[in-house]
Amino acid sequence: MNYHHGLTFIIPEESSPSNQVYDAAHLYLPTIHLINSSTRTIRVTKTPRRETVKLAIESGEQVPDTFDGIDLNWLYVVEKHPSGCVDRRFELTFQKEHKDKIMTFYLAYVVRRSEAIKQESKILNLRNINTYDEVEFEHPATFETIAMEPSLKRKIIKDLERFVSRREFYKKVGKAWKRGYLLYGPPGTGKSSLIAAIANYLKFDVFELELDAIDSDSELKRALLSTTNRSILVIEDIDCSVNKDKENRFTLSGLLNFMDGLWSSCGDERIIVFTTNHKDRLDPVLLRPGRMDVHIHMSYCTPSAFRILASNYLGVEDLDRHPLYGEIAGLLESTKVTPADVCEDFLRKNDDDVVDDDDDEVDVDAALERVAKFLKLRKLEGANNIDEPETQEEEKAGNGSESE
Ligand SMILES: Nc1ncnc2c1ncn2[C@@H]1O[C@H](COP(=O)(O)OP(=O)(O)OP(=O)(O)O)[C@@H](O)[C@H]1O
Repeated sequence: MNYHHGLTFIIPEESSPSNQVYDAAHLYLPTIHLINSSTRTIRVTKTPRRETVKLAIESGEQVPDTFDGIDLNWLYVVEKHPSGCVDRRFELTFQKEHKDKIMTFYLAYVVRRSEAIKQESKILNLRNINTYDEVEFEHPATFETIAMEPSLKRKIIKDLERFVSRREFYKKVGKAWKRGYLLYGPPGTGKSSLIAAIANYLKFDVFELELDAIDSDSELKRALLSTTNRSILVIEDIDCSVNKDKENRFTLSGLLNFMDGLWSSCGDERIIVFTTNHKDRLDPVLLRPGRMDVHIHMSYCTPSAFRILASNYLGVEDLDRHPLYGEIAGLLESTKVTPADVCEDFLRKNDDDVVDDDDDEVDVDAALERVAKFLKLRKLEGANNIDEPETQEEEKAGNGSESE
């Protein structure tokens, strides 16, 4: 395409923070490219877990587009330098007179379209924001597969839905549109699985932040700025990262203030999830109302959580009627066994079974007998017996943070 008075926007790939227009173009262009008669090549990939194929533009491909009667031309350029560095960019060319319209409306349209495409394609990303490593997020956990008290599950889903529907409220009160969750409980109770279930439910990308690897405020700011809207920021094991102020580094409480400041002026909804195996070791300042909005206790396996796992792993829907269920439920109520322990046991075959990969048949009676035996053993070990409330419970961290 020839332009007499052409203007070209260079849209480079950037990682810290990422260039939203570049990322959006990557999702948007293949969708219009396919229906274009000038298309020569298009890259197609698919991973086993993904339902649809992923399309990508090849280097050197041109993609024409029109917007409000204006002709535009995209070019994707990948340059490899002798040093091994690779520069990637899009070049967007159009008639100069349309500059304002393209800047104000077209680029915003491309970003909006890319968000919609992402929602439809269900492709989520997992990025470590310390290293900027990014992979596709394919964790299978969903709210259906998570074993937890059904009432708590419903409360979490309701809370998420309420949060994402309140754009106007957050705008009206001038607060950052963010919600903080604290997941606490022993290892293997499903904290990571719940984060995955939330990401899959909302179709939000996941960003992991390792606080220990951050040394300065500016590094922290850069890392946080590289996160995108509609995402979950995960900070794991915060009990191990609470003493950061010794060397004049940030505190977790400072981190929360920092996020408020950073995100109150920009952006759409963000979820921040902190996890800890030891809530009692956290600075009480962090547990005050308004710091983390929802505290979720991930507990040892309860009878109702067990029913969900039995349904998922063994396909048993009427477990209450099974002769072993009463005994198993009783043992669960008096023994510390995590859902991860139960999952592992369900996956284990009888020791004397010959492993046959083609044999998907589940012997429910044998599996339940094995679990009962395993629970009895755990109970006999004594030290593991329940000495804390065994039900999962949710406590809101006060009501100060969200009152209308
Ligand atoms: N509540 C649960 N519901 C369903 N599966 C679970 C649950 N808890 C644990 N699992 C199973 O056990 C595995 C390990 O659990 P997960 O990593 O989610 O626990 P965690 O609490 O995050 O542990 P850690 O504190 O060690 O990171 C999961 O991949 C899943 O298969």
